[in-house]
Amino acid sequence: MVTGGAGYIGAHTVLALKNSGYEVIVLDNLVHGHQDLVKNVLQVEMVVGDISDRSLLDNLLQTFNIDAVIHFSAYAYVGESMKEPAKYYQNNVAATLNLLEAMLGAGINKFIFSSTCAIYGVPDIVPIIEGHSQNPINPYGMTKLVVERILNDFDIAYNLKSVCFRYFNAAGADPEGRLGEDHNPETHLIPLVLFTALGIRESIRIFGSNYPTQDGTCVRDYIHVSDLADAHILGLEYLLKGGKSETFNLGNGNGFSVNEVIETAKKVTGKEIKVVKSGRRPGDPSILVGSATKAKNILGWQPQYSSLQDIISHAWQWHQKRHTSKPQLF
Ligand SMILES: NC(=O)c1ccc[n+]([C@@H]2O[C@H](COP(=O)([O-])OP(=O)(O)OC[C@H]3O[C@@H](n4cnc5c(N)ncnc54)[C@H](O)[C@@H]3O)[C@@H](O)[C@H]2O)c1
Ligand SMILES: O=c1ccn([C@@H]2O[C@H](COP(=O)(O)OP(=O)(O)O[C@H]3O[C@H](CO)[C@@H](O)[C@H](O)[C@H]3O)[C@@H](O)[C@H]2O)c(=O)[nH]1
Repeated sequence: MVTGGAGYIGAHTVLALKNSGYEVIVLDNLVHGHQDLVKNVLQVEMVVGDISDRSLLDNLLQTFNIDAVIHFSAYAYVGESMKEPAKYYQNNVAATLNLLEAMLGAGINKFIFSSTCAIYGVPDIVPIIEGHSQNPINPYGMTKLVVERILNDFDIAYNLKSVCFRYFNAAGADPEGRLGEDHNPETHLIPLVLFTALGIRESIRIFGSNYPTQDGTCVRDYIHVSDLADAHILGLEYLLKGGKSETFNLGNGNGFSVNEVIETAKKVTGKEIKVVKSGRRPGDPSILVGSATKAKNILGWQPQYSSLQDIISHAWQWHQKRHTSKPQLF
């Protein structure tokens, strides 16, 4: 079962699961997901519902013979979490706890969790390794850290085996153009830069130009969404083979500043992209770059699309095809 399978990373993972021969059921409340993609592109079973609904979960977990749960559903906007932390603790922690208790009740003990590099806070050293201290500077990151701690305790007490994937910045789109990033509202840098190139947005704002980085703008490690999807197949196989609970970073180990992203997007699209300098966005660490050596060594994960140019090209291909009307923007 894939929660949040109608969302961005979830849908790419469902595609990879299908391509690997797994039978999938998606559970998504469609607060941010896209039913049309699940029906028409992914063509897998889908239940529209909320993970906080215990009777729905009990029913689902009894009806279907579920081996493992891959849990994408959450709220995931760093900026919003600073303004509405209650919403984040409710959906990302309380509802996840509900899901875990339903799994235990149904005797399912394999769980893959979408964690984030936001749990590290401002890193002391980059690339960040999994053992780095964890001091999130936004409520979103804290909600994910709390779930990681719950999973640790549930393994000890209830033998629940989990793989926590700490993604760095998911970006790009299915290289064959079947799926892509379609958040509403869209707040992420790469799609907003591409909306500007498409002319459906006038300019891109740079949030902060005085960070302690090479050009003063924030540095992030952008990881292709299809590479993330592949890691989930490996994580699932690892758990199905009896692997112990583990935590893995998923990133490319290369940092790109906001300015560098915009310059690369100009090259990929061949368009001028108007930039407006703006203040810092609260909750943003200056730099997040991760080492994924552990995932490579233990799971055999090997990202296929690690160049920023490829990541932005695939996103560009998707957005050109997809956006005919103006999306809602923050
Ligand atoms: N996008 C990134 O760069 C990134 C990086 C690190 C971690 N993550 C994590 O990866 C996961 C997926 O991120 P995404 O970018 O695909 O987000 P997304 O918003 O596209 O997908 C989340 C999906 O979950 C569904 N959902 C939310 N709350 C639900 C609930 N209570 N019950 C059922 N369905 C619910 C939404 O409708 C949506 O389809 C999230 O957990 C996020 O925190 C994302
Ligand atoms: O209009 C914009 C949008 C973003 N940024 C900057 O671009 C960088 C990347 O921002 P964004 O694309 O919004 O991603 P993050 O805030 O880093 O968050 C994403 O990446 C995190 C991991 O770093 C995940 O945990 C989150 O779920 C996911 O939304 C940040 O420095 C932002 O300040 C801008 O300068 N202008």
